[in-house]
Amino acid sequence: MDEPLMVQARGLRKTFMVGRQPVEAVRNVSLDVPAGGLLALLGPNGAGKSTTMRMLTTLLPPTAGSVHVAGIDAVAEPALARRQIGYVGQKHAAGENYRIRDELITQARLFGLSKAVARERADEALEMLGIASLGKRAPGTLSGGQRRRVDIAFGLVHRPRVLFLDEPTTGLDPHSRAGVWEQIERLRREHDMTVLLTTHYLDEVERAAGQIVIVDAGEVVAQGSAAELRGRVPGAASLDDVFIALTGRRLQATGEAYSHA
Ligand SMILES: Nc1ncnc2c1ncn2[C@@H]1O[C@H](COP(=O)(O)OP(=O)(O)OP(=O)(O)O)[C@@H](O)[C@H]1O
Repeated sequence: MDEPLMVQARGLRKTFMVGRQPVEAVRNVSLDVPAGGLLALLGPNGAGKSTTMRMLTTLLPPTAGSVHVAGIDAVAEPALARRQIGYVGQKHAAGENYRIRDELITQARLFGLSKAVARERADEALEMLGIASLGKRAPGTLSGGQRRRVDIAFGLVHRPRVLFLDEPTTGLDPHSRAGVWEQIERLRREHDMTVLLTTHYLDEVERAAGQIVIVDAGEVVAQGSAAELRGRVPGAASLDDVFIALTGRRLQATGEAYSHA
């Protein structure tokens, strides 16, 4: 039996006009993420990953193609689809100086929740990310890895079913990256969260045992698990080799090896 799909995109295209010149940021992207699944979008700079994410999360209307999130047509009903979506962008979610728990409560209230429920959701989000002890701190005092977990907590206060993360580990040291991944995997395992993310770190994707979609020049050039992709390129020892064989290029950053335990 087919698994129910949490995210389904078909034939996504986005053309920007720069002056009179069309820029085809995304030409043809289709992807499926089953409920509880993990999908990583990989590609060199300018491949169209962020533009794809923005279309999947209703932040940008596609030029063509369709997106369904939890069965909702996200192009026709963006407000409805957005309730199912948590989005963690590349920038930090909270200001430097306010207490994290207070900011989370404010965020939850923006979703129309009462004070009491907002407090509950703030505590739940902190707990889900393993940072309950940091609630009284200000973001400006945290390490990079702690700060990224706070960003993710902000994407969770309205209890979305699918979490989109744009480069969640970029700029972190290997230890902090492993910590953020531990929490992402915990969200999937314990809270049945569906996760879709972009990353430049191939080693992370190899370990995460999810589906990989490689995009280049706005198009999907390959998709599958890390093992499936390796199997498609004879002699490929790593995903890096696959990437080079398919696109003729190296990803900008490949990350350092680290233990995921
Ligand atoms: N608002 C815009 N107007 C014009 N061109 C744009 C716009 N946004 C993105 N582009 C172009 O579309 C292409 C894809 O950009 P996008 O940011 O989606 O790539 P990316 O894969 O996320 O890159 P990176 O890894 O560097 O973040 C690039 O050529 C970019 O310059």
